[in-house]
Amino acid sequence: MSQLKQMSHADNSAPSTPGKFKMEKASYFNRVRWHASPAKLCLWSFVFSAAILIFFFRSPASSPLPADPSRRSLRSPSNWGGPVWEKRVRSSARVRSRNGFSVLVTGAAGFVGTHVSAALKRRGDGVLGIDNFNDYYDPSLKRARQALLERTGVFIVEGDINDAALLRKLFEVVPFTHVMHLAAQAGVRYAMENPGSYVHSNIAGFVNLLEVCKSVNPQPSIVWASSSSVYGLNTKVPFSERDRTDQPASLYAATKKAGEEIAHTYNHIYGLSLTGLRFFTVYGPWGRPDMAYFFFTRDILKGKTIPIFEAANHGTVARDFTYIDDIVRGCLGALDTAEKSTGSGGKKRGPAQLRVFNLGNTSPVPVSDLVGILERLLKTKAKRNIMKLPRNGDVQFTHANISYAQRELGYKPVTDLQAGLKKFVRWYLNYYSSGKKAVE
Ligand SMILES: O=C(O)[C@H]1O[C@H](OP(=O)(O)OP(=O)(O)OC[C@H]2O[C@@H](n3ccc(=O)[nH]c3=O)[C@H](O)[C@@H]2O)[C@H](O)[C@@H](O)[C@H]1O
Repeated sequence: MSQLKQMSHADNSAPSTPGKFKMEKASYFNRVRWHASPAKLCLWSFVFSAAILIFFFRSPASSPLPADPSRRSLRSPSNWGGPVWEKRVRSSARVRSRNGFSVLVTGAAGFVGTHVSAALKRRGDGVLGIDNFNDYYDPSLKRARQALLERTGVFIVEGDINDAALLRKLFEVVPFTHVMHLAAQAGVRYAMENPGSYVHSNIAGFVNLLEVCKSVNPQPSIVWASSSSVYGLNTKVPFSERDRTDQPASLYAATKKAGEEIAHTYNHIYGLSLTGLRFFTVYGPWGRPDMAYFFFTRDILKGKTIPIFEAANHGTVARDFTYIDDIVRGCLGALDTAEKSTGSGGKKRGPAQLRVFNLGNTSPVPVSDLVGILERLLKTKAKRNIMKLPRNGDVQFTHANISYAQRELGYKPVTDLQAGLKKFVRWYLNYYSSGKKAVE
């Protein structure tokens, strides 16, 4: 601004006759004017435009950034590349068992992503993670999960699944046999606050990933996280994969349903092998702080009142809570039974596998019973505020029929809510009482 003022002042003092300069008044502006000769001006404009273009093309794809800056950032750092980085990528993805896979795990610093990555690594598969470490919930928990994985030899690349150049680079460095796609914007209620983040991650990000997967050679097989929420307002229980999924109750559910349709398209056109897993309210150690069992635990310990939803006429709200280790076994089963994609170089060569499975526990538990279990485990009475189920995306109940997953994946959940919450509470107390250093 001050420079502009200086310039207009200097302009007034410039000679009226073009080409003549009062050299004795050679001011800052005169020097600028000399630099601004047509040729120089052209050069500088070119350099300036090039810099702007480079900035935009190096950044992750444009995203519907929320207007409110206090909301989480959808942008992610893109400080990747270079020989040292490539060496880390290669070493993390190196297969160490006979017939092992090399798996790209998206959302590897997330709850399910961390557990799946660790399990794959343990059995000798090569694993490379990618995560944008967004601040939807406390990123320090994601960093702690990252540290945990690093100790097992899993490297997490910091980047966004919307960054096509990064994904292409990863496939250039490692010809992944499988992609375990778990990166997503989760949570049903947050969708009313920040709808753009669901479109960004669950739709745009998924399409971007599939675009890259369909063009690489060989194409990987893809297993990805859908959700029990696709059953929406259905009343027939238990939910079966054959049931309708056209009445979602939240934008989250709608984006997961959209993902299933998008999967169909990429399977149909490009021969990508795709398996969707409908997770039912997954819980356990290293879980997500935005989920009820997690923040109920925190608030019961703090003596804060917890809101417990009930349906109309004091109707029970219940979930088919599923323990993380059971989910991990389901994910591995899906990877192990995934057939190869049939396309190459963006062209389909034959029909490819397309599947969707429920991964639930088959025994729904009312939310009030969940609170009862937590009270016993924490030896603390909860301050309950029973309130009407808000119309914010929640459904009244979920209940999985898992016979298809049982048959095809050998999926068999073995952990009941009492046993699973016991493990969660032990982890929670350990993690939050020891300066977040605990590892279990
Ligand atoms: O299966 C899924 O696909 C989804 O599971 C999870 O959603 P939900 O099953 O809704 O879990 P969660 O929020 O923990 O609420 C649990 C129960 O507590 C009730 N609930 C919730 C909040 C509250 O304040 N009070 C309350 O009673 C609430 O009404 C509900 O009955 C994942 O978050 C989601 O990302 C997705 O993966």
